[in-house]
Amino acid sequence: MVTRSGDVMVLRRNRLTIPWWVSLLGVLARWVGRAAWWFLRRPRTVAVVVGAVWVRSEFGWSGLLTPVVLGLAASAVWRWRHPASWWLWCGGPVLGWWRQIVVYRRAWREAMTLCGLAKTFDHRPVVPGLLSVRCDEALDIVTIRMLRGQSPSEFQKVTEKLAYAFGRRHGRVYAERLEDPPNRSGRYAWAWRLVDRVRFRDRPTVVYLVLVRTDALRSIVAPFPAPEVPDFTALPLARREDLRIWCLHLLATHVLIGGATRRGKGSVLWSLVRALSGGIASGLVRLWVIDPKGGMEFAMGRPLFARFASESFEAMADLLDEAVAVMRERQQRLAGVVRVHTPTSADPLVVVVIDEMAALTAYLQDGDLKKRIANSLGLLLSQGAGVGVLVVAALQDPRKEVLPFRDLFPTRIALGLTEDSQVDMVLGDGARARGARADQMPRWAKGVGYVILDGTPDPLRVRFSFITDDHIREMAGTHPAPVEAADILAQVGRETAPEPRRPSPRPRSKPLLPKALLDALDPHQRRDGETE
Ligand SMILES: Nc1ncnc2c1ncn2[C@@H]1O[C@H](COP(=O)(O)OP(=O)(O)OP(=O)(O)O)[C@@H](O)[C@H]1O
Repeated sequence: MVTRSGDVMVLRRNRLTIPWWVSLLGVLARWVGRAAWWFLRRPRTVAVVVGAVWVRSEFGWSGLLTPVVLGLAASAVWRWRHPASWWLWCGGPVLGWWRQIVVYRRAWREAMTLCGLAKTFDHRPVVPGLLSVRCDEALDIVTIRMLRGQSPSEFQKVTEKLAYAFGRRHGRVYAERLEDPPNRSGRYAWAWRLVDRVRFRDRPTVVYLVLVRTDALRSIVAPFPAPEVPDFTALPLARREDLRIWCLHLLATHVLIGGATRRGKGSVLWSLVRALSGGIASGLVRLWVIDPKGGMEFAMGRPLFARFASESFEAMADLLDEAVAVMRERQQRLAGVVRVHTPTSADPLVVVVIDEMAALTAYLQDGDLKKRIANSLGLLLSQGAGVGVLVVAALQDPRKEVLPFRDLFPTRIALGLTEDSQVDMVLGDGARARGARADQMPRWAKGVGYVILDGTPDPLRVRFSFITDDHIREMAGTHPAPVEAADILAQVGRETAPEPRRPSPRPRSKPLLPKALLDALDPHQRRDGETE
């Protein structure tokens, strides 16, 4: 209050004096309340401690230790015989409970505050809630309750900081549960379905922070067994961070693989060829391969391919034109009959595999040829998927100037890239922000890349199987394409165009190499193996 003379006069009410014993009672009640809340929030810990104390008092130390030792032995046998169920029902929950207490709860408030996820409300700091931690063999899955006013994208923006805050290198934030509800069958399926309905309910108030505890992708991935009849909706190509197998859904899609040089694009393409090899031999799949690097990548597997072009760009353009012809013929035949083509040996899946696509779309000098190739590629990419004429292409530089049809590839894979902007170019807008750090791959990470899981926008880190030259030779020997595989064009009344012969090199006046070696290197002999 201001007096007439302008002085400020502060008026205070009489202070209420509380007796000391009331204050003491208040403090005690507060501590008891806090302790009760602590116990209520940790029912399992409390149950274990109370149970252990009771057993010890009733039966002594031997009474306590015997069941512990027996339990450990049973658990070891369980893990040895059936690791998957052991991790699901025993190891995962116990380790999750332990890590929740000793790793996450201890650092939670500090980590949330320093990562910028804590807020102030009503003059009090509030932090997102740590609900639970579940572990599997390789990952920690932390369920977090968001504060009101927060959205999953706020957590996704600081994913990297969160991972490092808890001492891990890799992490990702998912807005929804990673797994789908299992398919239940049997007598009590109805009861399980009821449980699943609760467990897998939509929870828009929580986010899932997945941290890689043991990086399973550090070791090289051995090739997966190739089924004799490939399932085109689930071709096993790579190992996931959670040690499961990542399978490519190849039906009715085109696949783009972006990766800087020497990052393992070859291993993605060869893993795909291996997964398809059963179908190649039975005639269910025909691989038409374009290798603009003169056959350096694919020539070794030549018997696997129905068609192969590696030396002349005219032949590559012809191959693409002929793929368009197959597509057109199928469109006419299948229009009004089916909407998506189903591969059969009479009407196989045609997969056009292109290594280093930029050689066809950007670096080619011949303008007319470039235009022809661009037309065929545009047609195949926009109309071929539904009729079973697919394109799988690899390239180093994903810029629009290099690959104008980038957006026509529904399935994308990003291996190590050189610039952060390239990650979104390959995987789609926002992929890097959601955790696809393909530009930060360490040098050892050959064949490691990010893929987008079906049905979710979230990226997943995987390592493709490493197919050695010996594997390729073995595949070529055991699963060659049938002899008639190259004649698919006979169905559309066209002949396979022969590759135009390139002029022979000028004869040297004096050979620099021994004749036997020159004969072995003679390009005509090598070209005989090509079907152009
Ligand atoms: N999945 C993998 N696991 C382990 N090592 C791999 C894997 N893939 C590739 N490598 C290693 O990385 C090297 C480069 O692989 P690759 O030739 O497939 O890369 P690329 O991206 O196709 O290269 P380029 O751009 O030259 O075609 C290979 O020599 C191989 O040793």
